[in-house]
Amino acid sequence: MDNGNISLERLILKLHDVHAVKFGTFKLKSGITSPIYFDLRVIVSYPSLMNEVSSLLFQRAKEAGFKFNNVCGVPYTALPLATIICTQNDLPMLIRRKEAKDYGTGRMIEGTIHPGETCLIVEDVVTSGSSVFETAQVLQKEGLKVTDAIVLMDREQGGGERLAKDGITLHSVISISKLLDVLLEAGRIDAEVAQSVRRFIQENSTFKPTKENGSPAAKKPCTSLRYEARAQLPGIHPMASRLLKLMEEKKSNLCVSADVTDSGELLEVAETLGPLICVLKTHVDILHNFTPDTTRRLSELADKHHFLIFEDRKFADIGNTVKHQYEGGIYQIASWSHIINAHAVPGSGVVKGLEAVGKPLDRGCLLIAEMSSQGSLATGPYTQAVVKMADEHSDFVFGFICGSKISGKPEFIHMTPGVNMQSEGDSLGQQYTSPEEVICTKGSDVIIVGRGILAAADRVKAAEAYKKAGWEAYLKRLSLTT
Ligand SMILES: O=c1ccn([C@@H]2O[C@H](COP(=O)(O)O)[C@@H](O)[C@H]2O)c(=O)[nH]1
Repeated sequence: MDNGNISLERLILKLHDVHAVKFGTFKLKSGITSPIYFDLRVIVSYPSLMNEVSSLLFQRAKEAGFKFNNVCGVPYTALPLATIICTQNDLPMLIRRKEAKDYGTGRMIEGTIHPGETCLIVEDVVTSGSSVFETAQVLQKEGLKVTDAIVLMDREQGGGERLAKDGITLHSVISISKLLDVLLEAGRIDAEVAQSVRRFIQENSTFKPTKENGSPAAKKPCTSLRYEARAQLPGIHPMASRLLKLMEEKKSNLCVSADVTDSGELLEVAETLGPLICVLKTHVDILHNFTPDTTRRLSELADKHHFLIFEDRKFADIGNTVKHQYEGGIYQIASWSHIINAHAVPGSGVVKGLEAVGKPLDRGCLLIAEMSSQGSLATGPYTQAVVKMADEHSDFVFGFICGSKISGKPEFIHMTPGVNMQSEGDSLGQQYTSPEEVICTKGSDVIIVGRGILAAADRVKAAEAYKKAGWEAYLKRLSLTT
């Protein structure tokens, strides 16, 4: 099998083989000590690797779907990559000089420039985004438009945000998270090394949102708008509006994941925790004694305690099949579940099929853009493609299952599973973070908590603690961004 993911994994392992990625203690140009170092310059010694990297960069540009007339590599490492992309795809190339010639034309760009045309920038590694930005400035001075840059490796240290502020969208082939997941899974690094790199990346962002740099935070993105203000936004999906109003009214951004296997216990969870939550998430197919009466009574409790029901069915088939799965069968999910979710992997047909059933019933759908489990393949370009799909189907899709805020649109709701205040994960790959991290740091809207509450001796007390932690994190987020 040679789909995008497999070749990406192979590429990561090859980059590790040739020591383009190193782990240890490295002093960076900035003086900071880093536990990871990228030296992509070595790949010039491996022609097949150069070809592979170049085709993945070009494939990423095609997937992103924007149009460009020229390609310019950031000197020096990306120059040969840009050359391969241009020769293999018959595209005109531009070369940025590092220093102007002090004779002849004195130009900073070599190649034929047609002012008004768009130039794609290619880079090997992005940390702060400054090299891409400098190249963009030189190209723009010559009258070229620069709207997008492609990078092989995004260190996720703020380069994307910094470039976005200057109107340049950064598309990466490999994110550092993906790289760590692959190397960990292949046994090339251990969990401790992966964790120390993750911590380093988190603690060493090069982009600090301030009013002066005109960052999105200074302009009040969705994370700084109150839930109730977002509920009033023109054109917002009715389900998103209903949920946001409910959250503000109950002062709760807590969704309980009622992963119990007995219908009686499910109804008891809904009765006792209903007043504390905004959403009750179900896996109805794990109930050993399901009858239509279970969901009838669950709907009554949802009305009584003002919460929404979310059947976590994770639809993932062709449109025609998911239509039947949603509407019919034993569970008749569409008749009682306000919210459902779907994987984007089958393409937009899955949303169209679900919409045909759910829209007339005023239901809404969340797309699964990321997953909390270790080694999840839903990262980077896949996640970005999911956001695009949501944008294109916002009549029915009103948000995401994700680990952090992935869309800047305040109309979309971000819901995050893998939340637990006591544990770091389970033996089957679940990975946990805290309510504070999810809501305040990562900018998500709703915490989804299962065993953190269900396994507690006193479920009501535990749910109260999660409700309080989630709401305080939201208030803290508001105070940081206003
Ligand atoms: O990425 C995902 C998507 C869904 N889930 C679901 O959320 C709950 C989490 O339960 P915990 O007991 O809090 O681990 C569970 O129903 C999963 O199916 C997820 O964990 N991660």
